[in-house]
Parts: sequence; C-alpha cells; structure tokens
Amino acid sequence: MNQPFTATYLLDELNKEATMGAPGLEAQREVRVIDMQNFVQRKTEIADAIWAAATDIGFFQLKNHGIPLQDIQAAFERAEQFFALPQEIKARYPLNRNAGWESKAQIRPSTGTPDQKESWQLTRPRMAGLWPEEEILPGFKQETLAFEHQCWALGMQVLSCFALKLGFSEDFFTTAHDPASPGYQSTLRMLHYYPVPLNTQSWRAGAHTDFDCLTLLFQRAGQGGLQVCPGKEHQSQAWTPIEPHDDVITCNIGDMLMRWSDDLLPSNFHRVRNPRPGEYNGPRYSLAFFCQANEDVVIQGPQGKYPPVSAKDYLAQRVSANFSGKY
Ligand SMILES: O=C(O)CCC(=O)C(=O)O
Ligand SMILES: [Fe+2]
Repeated sequence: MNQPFTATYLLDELNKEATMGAPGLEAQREVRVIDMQNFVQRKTEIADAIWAAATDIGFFQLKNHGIPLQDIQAAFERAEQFFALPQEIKARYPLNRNAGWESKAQIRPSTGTPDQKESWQLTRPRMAGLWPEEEILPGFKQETLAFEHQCWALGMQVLSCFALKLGFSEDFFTTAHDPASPGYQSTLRMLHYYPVPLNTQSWRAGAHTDFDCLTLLFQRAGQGGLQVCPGKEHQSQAWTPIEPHDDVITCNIGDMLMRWSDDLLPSNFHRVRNPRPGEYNGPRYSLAFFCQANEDVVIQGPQGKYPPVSAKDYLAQRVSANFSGKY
C-alpha cells in the first residue's frame, strides 16, 4: 500500500484524490454535533449551525435527528444477515450502476488497492433481480425501503439548510433528489469490512471524497477506524479520528455539493483505517446514505466555477474511476 499511484483523470477531484493515499498525520479537530430537535421551528438556527460547521470544520454530526435508534439497529441487523449469506447467494445480486453486491471490487484512486470490504447498495430504480428473495430474508426488501426513505427525508432536511444559506429555493435539493423520478439515483449502502489480521498493510477503505451532495454515515459503537480530513485542509494530510456513537449520524459534504456551491462547501476526505494492535479487529459494519441528484439534473453553481455536468454523467465518471472502468 501507499505506493505513489499515478493516473490522470478528467475531473479535478479525482486528480486531487490520487494524491491522498499516504498515512499522513493525526490531528484532533472539533467535531460539532448539531441538535435537530424541533427542526421546523428551529430551522434558521440549525441552518446557521450546519453552515458554520460545514465551512469551518468541514464535517459534523446530527443528534435528535428523528430516525429512531431501534430502526437504525434493525438496519444494522439486516446488513449483518445479508452479509452472512453464502457467497454464492450474494453473487446472484452483482453490482451494476450503484445497485447490488460487490466484494473487494472498489479500488480507490488514492491507494490503487481494493478496499477490504463487501457492500450491497440500494438504488431504487435499478433493483430488478438484486433483492434477496422473501424466502431467503423475509421482510428485508420492505424494511430496507422504509429505512432508505427515512434517510432520504433527513438528508433533504439537511440539504434544505444548505439551500437556504446558498440562496436557492428551500426545496431546490428535494426536487433534485425526487424519488418519484425514474432518474432517481440516491443510494443506501450497507458495508461490511472484513476482520483484519493485525499488522496487515491495507486500508479498509482508502482515502476519498464522496461523489454525492451529502452523505449520512451510521456507525456502531466499538467499530471505529473512520478518519476525516476537511477538504479545505487536504494538503495538511492531517486526519481526525471520528469515534463511533450509536446516537449520532456523521455527515460529509460530497463533490456534487462542492460543485453546486462553487467551492463554498468543500467536500471532505475520509477513509477507514485498519485496527491497531490491542484494538477490536473483528468485522466492522456501517451504513451510508448518499444523496445523489437525479440523473437529468444539471450540476452547476451560480458563479459557474465548474462546467455544467448532468448528475448522470458525473456519477458515471466517478463510479467507473473506482470500479475498474465499469459503470
Ligand atoms: O464505513 C465508513 O465508516 C465509511 C464509508 C464510506 O466512506 C463510503 O462508503 O463512502
Ligand atoms: Fe465515503
């Protein structure tokens, strides 16, 4: 790992990502926790707090966010059940365009090595043949769809705060991520990082920024390893560990929102490191919801800092740079 990986991409963010594979340093940074209680009444105050955290520190966490803890725990249990299925069953749901299952297929431009994980992704319009059947995992489909919707609704609340601060109409991003559209491409991802023998030289997930507008990341207490480096400080290569807590959701700004805000909202680099000697080194599960604008939506900020690109073309370029040219 960590050998310099040289490639040239058409997108600036991919060229930047290719420079981020080194171990770097550790740095403590403030992790601001935003209280989402009484969102409607407190929206202006919440929007100010989210904006300040996103622009000063680059990442933040949500508490009292309205997704019941028992629903999150049930979603983790479904992920464990899915990943415990025999390999030959999971292989019946192969990844295609951010939907379905893959194992060790994601090669980050930063590291040039495969992430030590498997994942299954739900992208609503693309799920034909990719659901585990009722007799294999009863209730999985219905409950996972319901959880995806809860994530979408919370993601849209947060994005409406960014819309407010950017001077866009407050429903701008909700329209851009309309689940009723056939071009809907927001994704719920279940992740399972394999147990790692101690002193193994690899990354559970190599350094990257997300492709989307906003990511909601759910982690489990005791299963650490996430490290974050704010986009505006990426040259420092100084990484802040994020301690997992069951009652908060960690949020990352992704590259779609960076583009849409003409860089006012920098996307965050993050990665998942291996356990160190003495740390828990068993399996690690996480859940991520990626708010990815619908295929036909054109991403461009008011200042036109980046050329216009459809969210479909943008995602296709980012996914294929991570999956050996496949989309
Ligand atoms: O599992 C984690 O904590 C991070 C996952 C992640 O960054 C991703 O899938 O984009
Ligand atoms: Fe990520």
